[in-house]
Amino acid sequence: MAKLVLVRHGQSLWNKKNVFTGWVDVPLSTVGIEEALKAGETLKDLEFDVVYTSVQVRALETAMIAMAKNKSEKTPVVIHPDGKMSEWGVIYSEEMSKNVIPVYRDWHLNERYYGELQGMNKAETAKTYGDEQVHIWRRSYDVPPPNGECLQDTAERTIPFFKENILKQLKEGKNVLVSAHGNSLRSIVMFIEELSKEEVLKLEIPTGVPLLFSYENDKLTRE
Ligand SMILES: O=C(O)[C@@H](CO)OP(=O)(O)O
Repeated sequence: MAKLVLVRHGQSLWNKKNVFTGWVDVPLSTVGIEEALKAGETLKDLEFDVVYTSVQVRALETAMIAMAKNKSEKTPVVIHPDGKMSEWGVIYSEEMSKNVIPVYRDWHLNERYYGELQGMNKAETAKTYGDEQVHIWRRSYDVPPPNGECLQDTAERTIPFFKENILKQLKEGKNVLVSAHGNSLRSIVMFIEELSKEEVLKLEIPTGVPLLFSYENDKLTRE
């Protein structure tokens, strides 16, 4: 039975400062590094065949730190997102390929784009616009923050990517690790668990805590 693990990156420097982040490329804090190590410890006995991350460094750091704890003898190798490695002359021998776990970075898994809220403190934004409005911007399905993406917009890029790439790997019996973001993962969990617009309002994905799913008979079940 193939396994899917979804993990939100560990705490970033802007999670720590309580600042809207979205597409700003902020690295992990020291707490985030600890969380990634802990996630790796939890997952150490699960042998992954392939890893997917966003192009944002906090997700890539989390995946690589967690994989460093894995008992597999294989080495995770980042594959350039433009898919032209071989054109550049990077071609692995069959022997090397057997010892490599490809790490694919793709912008479709990026955090929800937070528009004009990016860089603003969340508590101060709530003081200005009110708790209710800020909660709607942060958690609703179809109300975007000013000039940003709502969760529905995010799902329009994450779900086709998930189906064409991640589900495809699971169908082939591969174990997949996905390291991404609070809201890009909310859109994926919403799809997997068929949550309603109301249910997704309450869905929170904590930093650095792996969510494990089994794939069997075309169905993903959370363990
Ligand atoms: O700032 C962000 O990009 C996200 C994730 O940290 O925040 P929120 O949890 O408010 O959607």
